[in-house]
Amino acid sequence: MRTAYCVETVRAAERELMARLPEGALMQRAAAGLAAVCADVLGRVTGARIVLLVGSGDNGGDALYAGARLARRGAGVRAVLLAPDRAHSAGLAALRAAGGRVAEDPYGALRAADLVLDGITGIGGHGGLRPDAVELVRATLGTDAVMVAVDLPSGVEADTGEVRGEAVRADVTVTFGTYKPGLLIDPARDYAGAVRLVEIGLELPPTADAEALQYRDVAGLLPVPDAESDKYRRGVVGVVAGSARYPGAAVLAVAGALRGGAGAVRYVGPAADAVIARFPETLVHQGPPGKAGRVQSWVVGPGLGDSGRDFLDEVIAEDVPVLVDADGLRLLDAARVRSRTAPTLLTPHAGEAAALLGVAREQVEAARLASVRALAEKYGATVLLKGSTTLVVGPHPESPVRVNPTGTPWLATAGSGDVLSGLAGALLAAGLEPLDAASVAAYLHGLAARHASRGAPVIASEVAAALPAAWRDIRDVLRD
Ligand SMILES: NC(=O)C1=CN([C@@H]2O[C@H](COP(=O)(O)OP(=O)(O)OC[C@H]3O[C@@H](n4cnc5c(N)ncnc54)[C@H](O)[C@@H]3O)[C@@H](O)[C@H]2O)[C@@H](O)CC1
Ligand SMILES: Nc1ncnc2c1ncn2[C@@H]1O[C@H](COP(=O)(O)OP(=O)(O)O)[C@@H](O)[C@H]1O
Ligand SMILES: [K+]
Repeated sequence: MRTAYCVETVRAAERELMARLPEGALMQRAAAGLAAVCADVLGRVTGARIVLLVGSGDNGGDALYAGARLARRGAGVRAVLLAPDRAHSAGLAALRAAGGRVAEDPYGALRAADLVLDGITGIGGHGGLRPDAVELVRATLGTDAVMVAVDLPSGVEADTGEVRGEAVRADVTVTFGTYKPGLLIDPARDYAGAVRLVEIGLELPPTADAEALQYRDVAGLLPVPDAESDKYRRGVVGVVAGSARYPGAAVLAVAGALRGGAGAVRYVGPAADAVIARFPETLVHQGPPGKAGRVQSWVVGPGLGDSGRDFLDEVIAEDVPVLVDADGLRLLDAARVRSRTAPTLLTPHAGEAAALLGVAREQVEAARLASVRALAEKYGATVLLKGSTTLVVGPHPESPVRVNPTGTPWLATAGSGDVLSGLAGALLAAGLEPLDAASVAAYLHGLAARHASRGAPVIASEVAAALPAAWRDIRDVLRD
């Protein structure tokens, strides 16, 4: 599991560690790691032209000490001090002693730089870059310099991934001790470039603030049948989806559920002919969902249109996990969801989330973490917010947010969300907790899209068809 911790926790761990180490040792560890990454990026340090953008805090101190190390290895290092009287004095002295200098012509230095170290702000930064910093950062655009952010790209919010103004767009971010949530969550994640973690020995609490599943975690969660299995034990998924207008949504949700390892899929709705034509394995049912037979989870909503309210109400009343997506979300009553005893999983995209919260879509995009948490609280449910970094949170406000690392923009194609619903429904039916079902589904879905796409446009039915390949990939790590 890749974990990320908020600033408050990082600071507490730093204080505890600093109390046990000689003064300045922690910053030296950070600077050594930072200089090593810079050397790696540069290939050749001798003769390289490096500019340090130095703010008034310890983030600038890291940059100065790393600059000193690189200067000792033969780089030409120039520091641009944003607040000269408040720059880290010991760091500045170390840089000078190593042959580095304060830049006399900052813009000229930036134009000629091979590498720029962004040490303007780290975890102490709030709000976007200030005007003097904006001007300097802009001067680096259009040059060939590699931008390496120290700890975080300056201008992004460490705890939430929000970007409230201008921020540094880094090629590489070298972060210390632990990832911060903003390095995993968009829009900030997009500013960070490739993230390199430098261990500095922090001891962090067992529960993280944000976490991203990795191959091995997903492999351990995938339900795999054994000799005792039958189709009911593997999980039967009921799908209530599609309409005369959108029969395809039903087909795609069923595809996701079948490829997600359901023992059986029951379909209820007006698109039975289309579903059977594509997937003869489906058990179609003509009456209402309550009479469809045994089901271990329901997926309701994709392509349902406005006429699905009765079916939705019936499904919500069932005492099994229910996933609500798309049109189902619009028809959903928060009080009824909150009163359910079995789990509920909601899977909105930003537009749907905005409608449910009564805010503009842009507001959800800008504050994805706050939005998904607000929805989970409003509905007392697990919520998966789709998008460039899909987020999943459980109903408990203290539980870590899961961030899916596998997505690809090629997934932004009609119907791919329907596949995801069916897939997550199958994992719920197999008995996974909603947080796991949702985050494993998002992981497989993204991986399947990468398999199907390999850099070219992909359509939703191909994402469903590539799920077995993604599944096999993940299971393969258990053989290592
Ligand atoms: N505390 C420690 O032991 C360690 C800290 N480290 C570094 O220290 C950093 C945190 O240092 P600080 O707490 O000094 O905080 P920062 O260096 O992140 O920033 C604080 C300073 O920036 C100013 N500032 C805040 N927002 C700003 C904005 N939007 N534009 C311009 N200036 C702004 C503040 O007035 C303050 O002076 C970490 O991110 C990391 O880089 C590392 O050296 C590892 C060890
Ligand atoms: N820019 C992006 N990067 C990665 N994944 C994305 C991006 N945009 C959308 N997605 C993913 O594509 C899927 C689209 O689902 P959705 O919006 O419900 O579409 P539809 O309703 O057409 O099925 C979701 O899994 C979402 O996370
Ligand atoms: K920085």
